[in-house]
Amino acid sequence: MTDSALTIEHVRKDRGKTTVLDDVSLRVASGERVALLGHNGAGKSTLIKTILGLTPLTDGQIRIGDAKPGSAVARRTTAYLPEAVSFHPALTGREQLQLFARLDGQKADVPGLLDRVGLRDAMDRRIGAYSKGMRQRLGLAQVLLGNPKVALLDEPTSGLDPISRQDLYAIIDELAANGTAVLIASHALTEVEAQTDRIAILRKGVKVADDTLQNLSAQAGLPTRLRIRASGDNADQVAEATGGTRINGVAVEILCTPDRKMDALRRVAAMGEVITDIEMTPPRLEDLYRHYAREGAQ
Ligand SMILES: Nc1ncnc2c1ncn2[C@@H]1O[C@H](COP(=O)(O)OP(=O)(O)OP(=O)(O)O)[C@@H](O)[C@H]1O
Repeated sequence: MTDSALTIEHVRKDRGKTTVLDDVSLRVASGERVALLGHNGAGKSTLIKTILGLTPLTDGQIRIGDAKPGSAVARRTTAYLPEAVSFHPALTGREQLQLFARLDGQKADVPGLLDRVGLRDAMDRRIGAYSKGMRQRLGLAQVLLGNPKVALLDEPTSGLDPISRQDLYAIIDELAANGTAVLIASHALTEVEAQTDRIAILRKGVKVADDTLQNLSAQAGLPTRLRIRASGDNADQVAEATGGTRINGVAVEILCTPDRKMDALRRVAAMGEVITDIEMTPPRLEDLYRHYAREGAQ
């Protein structure tokens, strides 16, 4: 990877006698969207805190571009959206964002930004009267304000309705398209499956996976599910010929590993008109996550 906006190298973080991050390396390129997954306590928030320079490393190093975490340059070029973002309840959305812009020394189109995150009608209302989703949108406006090189989003869609989630990912896509490196810590597997370029999984502070969904699938060798529909009362014959399992009157299911998939498809296709339909379901991120996050997997 040539253009690494965020470089994490051999990071170790001990808390007392516990190692909460163990030799973690991760790179996020400009314009890339990487999901950071892991069970509760896996170390995701700790990793984000180390990137922000909020907690010192025991070993290893992190760079935002060429800058060290916590340095003036890193702070200027890194944006962070915490899971439960909080603002001053007495300010309006517009006042809060204007305040951030002033603190950043920026001339920003505050109403334009608030419009972009869907807060046009609410920008002059007090934040104390905002819903969680509206506060989250305001947080995203704050992220956009800085035009950051690196954006760290911690559970950005938690508590949002489906439409707000889609809106939020549309804005994240826009950030990435403008060159921001985006790291999203999340438990929402179905969302990140569709919305990120790469998946990194932490287990007990150790990175156990870091690749595209497609490559992780291939490496894990998890089976693809073929569901075959048979004509008439041929399901038994199809089950016997393919070694599959009858799942109802007309369908047979076969699980095949990546190396057996094409062979199985050819055999099924050769059965001619006995087969009326084939549905193919590749392993989902949920299956991969279970595979990589489980004890003993690597
Ligand atoms: N301030 C702290 N002091 C001591 N230990 C901590 C502190 N913060 C986190 N830990 C420990 O570090 C480990 C990693 O926690 P972390 O919050 O990074 O996990 P996480 O992956 O973000 O979890 P979650 O999905 O629940 O937010 C846990 O064992 C946790 O107990």
